[in-house]
Amino acid sequence: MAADQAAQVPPSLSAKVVGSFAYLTVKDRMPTILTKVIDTLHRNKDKFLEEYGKEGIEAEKQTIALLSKLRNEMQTDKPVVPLTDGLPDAEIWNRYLQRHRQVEEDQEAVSWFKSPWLYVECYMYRRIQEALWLNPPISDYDVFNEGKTLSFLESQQAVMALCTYLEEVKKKTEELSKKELFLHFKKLLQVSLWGNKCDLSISAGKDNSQKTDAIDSLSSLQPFILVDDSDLMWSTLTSAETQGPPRRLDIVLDNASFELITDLVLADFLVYAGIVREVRFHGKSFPWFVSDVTANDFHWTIKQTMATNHRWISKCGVRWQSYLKEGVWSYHDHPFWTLPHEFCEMAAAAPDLYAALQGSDLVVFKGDLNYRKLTGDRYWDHAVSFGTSLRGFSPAPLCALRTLKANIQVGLQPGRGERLSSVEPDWMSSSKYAVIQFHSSTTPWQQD
Ligand SMILES: O=P(O)(O)OC[C@@]1(O)O[C@H](CO)[C@@H](O)[C@@H]1O
Ligand SMILES: [Mn+2]
Repeated sequence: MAADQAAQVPPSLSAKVVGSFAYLTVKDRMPTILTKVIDTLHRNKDKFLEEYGKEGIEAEKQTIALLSKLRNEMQTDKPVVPLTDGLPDAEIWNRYLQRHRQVEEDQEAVSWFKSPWLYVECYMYRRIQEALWLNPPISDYDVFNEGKTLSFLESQQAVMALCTYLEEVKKKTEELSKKELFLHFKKLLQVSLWGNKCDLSISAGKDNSQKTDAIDSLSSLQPFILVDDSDLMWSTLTSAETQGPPRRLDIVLDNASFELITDLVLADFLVYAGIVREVRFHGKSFPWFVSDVTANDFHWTIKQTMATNHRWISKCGVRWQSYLKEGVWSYHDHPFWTLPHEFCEMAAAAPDLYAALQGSDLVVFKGDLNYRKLTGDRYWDHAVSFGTSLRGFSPAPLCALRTLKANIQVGLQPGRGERLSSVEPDWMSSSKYAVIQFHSSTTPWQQD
């Protein structure tokens, strides 16, 4: 019997497996991230004093106290506790916790090292938000902003090279054949794929900016793409079968700074080549997984590109701003993206978002956390198909662009995962490998 039929829903990755990547993340990297958040608040004490007077200092002190308590709960594997900030999503989080407690039939068993890794890691970022929210006037302070901004400024050489490439292609778009357009699409798609390496969660906040010319490094990275469904993406966007051209693309964003630039460049190419008519970008409604894009990051990045004195970067930035003004591009930040749910629960937990995505011709999911949520962050056999692991999540044709940073990978040829594990035990968490993985329940040419 093929792996697919036999695939029951396997257990979730969790830190209860000592030595696993989940375990090392909860034990080491998450506390490190929390410590860096506390340090950031300490370092900005004078700023809070200047801006808010002694109220700001008191708020900074109380926030640090809450974050230190959170870190202690995590490091001593205390039970996960309900949120108390009364934010609109708090009720959803607390119902989610209640459900886990019922499943475990024991309140104590819902804890950092015993519960699903996906849940507790998302919960940590929501508790950071709670600590700030409970302490006005610093409630909307982005504790990760410094890291995201620095990462952007350090990747300017790479941004220059990429925007120059984009302008060169734009100049000759009229005379490019469909095959040549496809080759440029593949290149920019892979730049967006590898832009996902620049993630400040995997580096626990250490500099992880793009230092090299992303286009030049594509050929050396090619062998590390384990699944490449770029042709299926292209067919979905350009074939006559789907509704009349040009179409709507949705990009579920991941990290800010250079990765965001690669996503904007890919979207710009598809618009000016006349392949899509509308792009909807989906970001996070509060600071998330250190470097994920918020509305502030999205608009700051475009304003920053407009203001640079590099002619091609500013030309791109001006065009991107005009796309936003004309409604060709739009930014959305549904609360679902900062909940702990696996995406197979979206239709029930966020029917409005699921319905919105059903209007898309292609939904691109960037990064590792989105891949973990697509597949439920479970111990799937590597040969189980991507479609099986989605467990019915299929609002539209979709594609995951992910560098591997967690011990979950599906849709490989039988034996491929095992061979990689025998030579490189950390192949799923080193971000050295990547996938461009497509699924559509309606596309005739892609049977799953
Ligand atoms: O989603 P991204 O930015 O590609 O990666 C997020 C990440 O760095 O955080 C989690 C581990 O802490 C993993 O999902 C992954 O390693
Ligand atoms: Mn991220």
